[in-house]
Order: sequence, then structure tokens, then C-alpha cells
Amino acid sequence: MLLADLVAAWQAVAGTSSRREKADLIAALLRGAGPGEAALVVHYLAGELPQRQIGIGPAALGERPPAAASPALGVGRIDAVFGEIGAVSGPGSVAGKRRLLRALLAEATAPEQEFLIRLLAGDLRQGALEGVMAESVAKAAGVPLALVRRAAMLSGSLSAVAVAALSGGAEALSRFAPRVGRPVRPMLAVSSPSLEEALKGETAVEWKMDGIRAQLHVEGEEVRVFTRTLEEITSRVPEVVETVRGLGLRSAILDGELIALREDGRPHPFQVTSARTATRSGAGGGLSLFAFDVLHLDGADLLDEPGAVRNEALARALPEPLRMPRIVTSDLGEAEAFLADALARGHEGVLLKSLDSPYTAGRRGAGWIKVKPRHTLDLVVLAVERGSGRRREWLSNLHLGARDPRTGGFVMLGKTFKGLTDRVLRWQTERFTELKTADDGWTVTVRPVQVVEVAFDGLQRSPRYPGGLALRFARVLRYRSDKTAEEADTIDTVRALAGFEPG
Ligand SMILES: Nc1ncnc2c1ncn2[C@@H]1O[C@H](COP(=O)(O)OP(=O)(O)OP(=O)(O)O)[C@@H](O)[C@H]1O
Repeated sequence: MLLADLVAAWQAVAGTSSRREKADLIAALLRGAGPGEAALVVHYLAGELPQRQIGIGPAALGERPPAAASPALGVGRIDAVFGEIGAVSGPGSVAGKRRLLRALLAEATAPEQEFLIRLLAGDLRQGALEGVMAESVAKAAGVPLALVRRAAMLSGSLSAVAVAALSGGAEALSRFAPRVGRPVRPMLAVSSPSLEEALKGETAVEWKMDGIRAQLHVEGEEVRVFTRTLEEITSRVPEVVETVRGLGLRSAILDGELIALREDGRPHPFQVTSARTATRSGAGGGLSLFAFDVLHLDGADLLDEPGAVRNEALARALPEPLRMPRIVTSDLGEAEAFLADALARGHEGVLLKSLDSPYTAGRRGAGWIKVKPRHTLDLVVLAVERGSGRRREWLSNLHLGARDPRTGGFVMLGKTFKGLTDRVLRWQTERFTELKTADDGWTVTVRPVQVVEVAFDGLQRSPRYPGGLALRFARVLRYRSDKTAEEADTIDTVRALAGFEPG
């Protein structure tokens, strides 16, 4: 397959807002892909390299040799050269990598160069395409979408699923099962404003802790830990590994939350937990595990079992102090008392979990419903203003936007410079300098890709902002680098919170 075909499809996909058209375009591309090429198509359109990192920095991407007049590059050749670039190491490797990249770019036409440079810069990573991609694979291979989704969640790799679907159809996809050591996309929750709305019949109610999602894979003595984004953090959390190793489990996949607790059992602020998992050495230590699900235990796959069965297995596998506190009830008063207690102990809220629902990997299913009283939104940073006074050197005041699913753009809802520590200010100055697209000397406009979680006191009508409403007293809680802009909250969610009609 020519790179030019892939680039043309990519441009066409970006040029339409219709999900169906996007899926059709990608499906046609996949159908035309030769053996070995389908995986590359999926990787490149998702904005990733199969090699992940090949050691090309922003400086190398600044040089563009004259473009080729006509397209001749194949996707297989791109992959081979990326592999070669990744393999260059030792003294002089920076120059060596640059030389190879330059030679590759010289073979590319102008639009191909643009594509390759954006691919290498990480600019093409768009979570939104993931859903469309699953549909495209289902269409191209003529298999049910649900099977593609399930296999993708279990393998964590849509490219592997595309290859299996195109070569072996539904039969190959149904063979995907959770495997110890291979992380599974975690199940996610939907939100509800109140327990009253969310509680329907006998349900498990669990504390919602504000820690870090962790998936633990246990095979005898070996324990590996993965985050919500399937990043491996085993070496950073030796204390958790030790705890789980001591349980003598034969094989298991556990899902849970890691959190730093104070001596009195109350949680530290989220920043403390986050700092402890951020260092490579695991120097922080002191994280506690609260497991709340089990996907596999001693040879048995539990993913498709109802919540009640999985919870019994969890209780067999782990002692109570390592499990998330929970009750099972259908009584609103009892659930309210449990929520009030969780909040009084410093936790975020509760999750209501269906006793019948399977583990819907990677999905925001109605099987889990979160109820938390604090108003927060995940918004996207659209621009940043330079600070003044003590913050002169830093990019400080953030322009915040909600996603508009109709246009694929963002609707600005307000600004904030509150809640930013010096460490965060330093980090965001670097981050937004990297993402800069324009600078008028005061406001730096950025590519809208960085998600930030903000708390706010309410919403008010505002003629100054394009959506007609603005956040009151917004403050930054944390950067959500584990979410893509496509996972940010939408203007519809914000309007619903404000009690406005959507539209
Ligand atoms: N008892 C629990 N069961 C499941 N998830 C829990 C629990 N306690 C805390 N969590 C955390 O809450 C998250 C569930 O909410 P959701 O699936 O909406 O993820 P999210 O978008 O990261 O939400 P949030 O920003 O509210 O944490 C999980 O990813 C997990 O990290």
C-alpha cells in the first residue's frame, strides 16, 4: 500500500464529521491493505508507531528536505525505516537518526511529509478515532462490532485485532481471552447526580477513592502492575508488588485503586499519590491497595461472569483489608449513610455496581455508576496567558474549553490560574510551550490536546463566552494526561449541569 493512499484517507477522515463516512473510508483502506499492512494502517491512523519510541526529538522534525514530486513510498518501507532509526544507538546516534529521517522525508511528497512529521511529533494521536477504527475493522472484515470491541479491550491492541479479524474472521476474534501479563482496558463508570436516581434494586455500593487505577497481573511469584492507560508501573510500586506476592495466588488479574493514606487512614491529597507513582525508583513508597474486581483467578476467566460472582472470587483471593469497602443494599437510606461515611473519611464519593453486569472492559457501561458530590469537569486547555508579578516567567492563566461533539471543536467556558502550585506552573509552562501554535506576546494559543480537571462552584449565564455560559470560581485540581481531548467533557454535559437545554 502506498503511503499516499493512507494520507489521502486520513485527510478525507479529518474532512468529514460523519462517523459513518469515517468508518467507511478506513474500512476501504483496510480492505486494500496487504498482509502485514493492516496493522500499520491502524497504528498510523491512531497516531502511533508500532515501535512506540524511535528517539526522534522535536529538533529533528524541524528540518524538511525538498519534497518528492510524485508518491512512491510504501507503508512497509516507512515501517522498515522507522525500525532502522529506532535501532541506531551509541555515540553519534542523534545525527545518524536524523540522517535516516531526512532521507526518508526526501522520498515523500509534501502532504506525506506533513503526515510523517505530525505522526512522529505525536500530533495525530486522537482517541476519537479508536471507536471509529473498531467499526472500520468490523466493516472491513464483515464481523460483529461487539466481537471487535471485546477483542480490542482484551488485547489492548486494535492493530492485533485488525490482523486477526481480516485473516481469521469472527472465529479468530472469539479466541481472544484475558491473559495474565497482558493488560486489559479497564471498565469505566457513568455518572449520576444522586444516589436516588442511581440506586435501582439490590446493588453493591463501594467507596470511590481518589487514587490511581491499577491492574495487577499475578503469575506465581511474578506480579506486574499497569495503570488506567495500560502503562506498566511495576518498578515504581515495590510495596504493592510485595503485598500481592505474599498472598500466594497462583494466577490472577485484579483491578483496584492505589492510594497514599495518612496514619489515621485518611487519604493524602491526590498529588501525593500521584508523585509516589511518578518516580521510577518507587522512592515514595507507602501506597495501599484497595482491589474491587477480579478478571481472572487460578485458570478461570471471570470477565463475563456477573458482578456478584466476581466479588465472591475477589473475597476468596484477598483478605478484607486489601479490598475496597463495600455494602450490598437496595435501601436508599443505607446507601446514603454509606456515602456520608465515605465522604466523612475524606473519600470522593461512591460507586454503585450492578450484581449482574459482566466486566465491560474499556467501556463506560451502566454496570458502574459513580456518585460524587463535588462538581468537576475534565476540560481542554485552549490557550494560556503569561503570568504577571511573581508568575512573570510562567504561563499561568488557562483558557478552558468543553468539547463540542457536533463540530469536533471546543467551546470556551472560562479562565483560571487558581490551584496551581509552583511545580505545576513549571510543568505547564513547558508543556504549553511545546503545544504553542500562536503567540501574541500575552496569550499563547495551544493545540487543544491537554485535559485538565477543574472544580467549580457553579455555572452562570454569560454573554461574553461563545456557549452563553461560564464557570464560576474554577480551579485546577490536576492535569489528566491519562485522558485524550476526545474523552473530555462535552458542552452538552455542561449545559445539562447548568440546567440549560442542549443545542
Ligand atoms: N471502588 C471503585 N471502583 C471502581 N473505580 C474506582 C473505585 N474507587 C475509585 N475508583 C476510580 O474511579 C474511576 C471510575 O470512574 P470513571 O470510570 O468515570 O473514571 P474517570 O473518568 O477517571 O473518573 P474520575 O475522574 O471520576 O476518577 C476509576 O478509574 C478508578 O480509578
